[in-house]
Amino acid sequence: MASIEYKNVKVAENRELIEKHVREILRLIGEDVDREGLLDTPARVTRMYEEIFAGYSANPRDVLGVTFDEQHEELVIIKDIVYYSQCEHHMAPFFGKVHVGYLPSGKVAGLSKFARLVDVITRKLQVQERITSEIADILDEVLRPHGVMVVVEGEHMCMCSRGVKKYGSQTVTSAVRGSFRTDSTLRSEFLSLLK
Ligand SMILES: Nc1nc2c(ncn2[C@@H]2O[C@H](COP(=O)(O)OP(=O)(O)OP(=O)(O)O)[C@@H](O)[C@H]2O)c(=O)[nH]1
Ligand SMILES: [Zn+2]
Repeated sequence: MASIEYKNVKVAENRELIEKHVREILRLIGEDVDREGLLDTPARVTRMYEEIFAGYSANPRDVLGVTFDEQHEELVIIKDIVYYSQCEHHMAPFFGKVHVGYLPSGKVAGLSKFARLVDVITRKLQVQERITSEIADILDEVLRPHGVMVVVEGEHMCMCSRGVKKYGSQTVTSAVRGSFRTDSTLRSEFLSLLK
């Protein structure tokens, strides 16, 4: 597989500054930054950023670098790919599942590559709609399938712990490309296989 950086390299470069600013935010919200429980928190938060913002250091197209020629021209579905992302409005987590269906036209990708693609696209500040369309567009561009459909389910913490405080509401987004746009039977087949 093409080498993919699964850590955010900018965070590693700016580690000391980020730690300093996290410590400052803790102080500004009224914390005692010198109490024992918080001493390592700035470093922990920085390490967490390396991981949850790893998507900035990878090119999602590289993830699909290895593809195979395969004459299967019928529906392929990879469903229940779990993701964790951060909303760009509040920097609060949102998470859920991605489901991908595509009709290959001679080129298929290894199954794990779909999960890798989801990781690279979701490990950054995002909105759910963009995650959905980016996955559809990249698959469309790299695999040149007859069609692709992506459904994303998400639960947004910025709607649970704050603001409207509606715990448990789910957002569902979809994107269709190629034959999925025009063929309602294909869309129905995909959606029924997700159940
Ligand atoms: N469309 C979309 N909206 C999102 C997503 N994540 C968070 N949001 C919304 O982004 C909006 C930001 O709205 P603002 O009015 O600028 O911010 P706010 O005052 O904090 O909004 P409230 O959450 O309503 O309190 C909120 O309605 C969030 O629910 C997402 O992935 N997609
Ligand atoms: Zn939000």
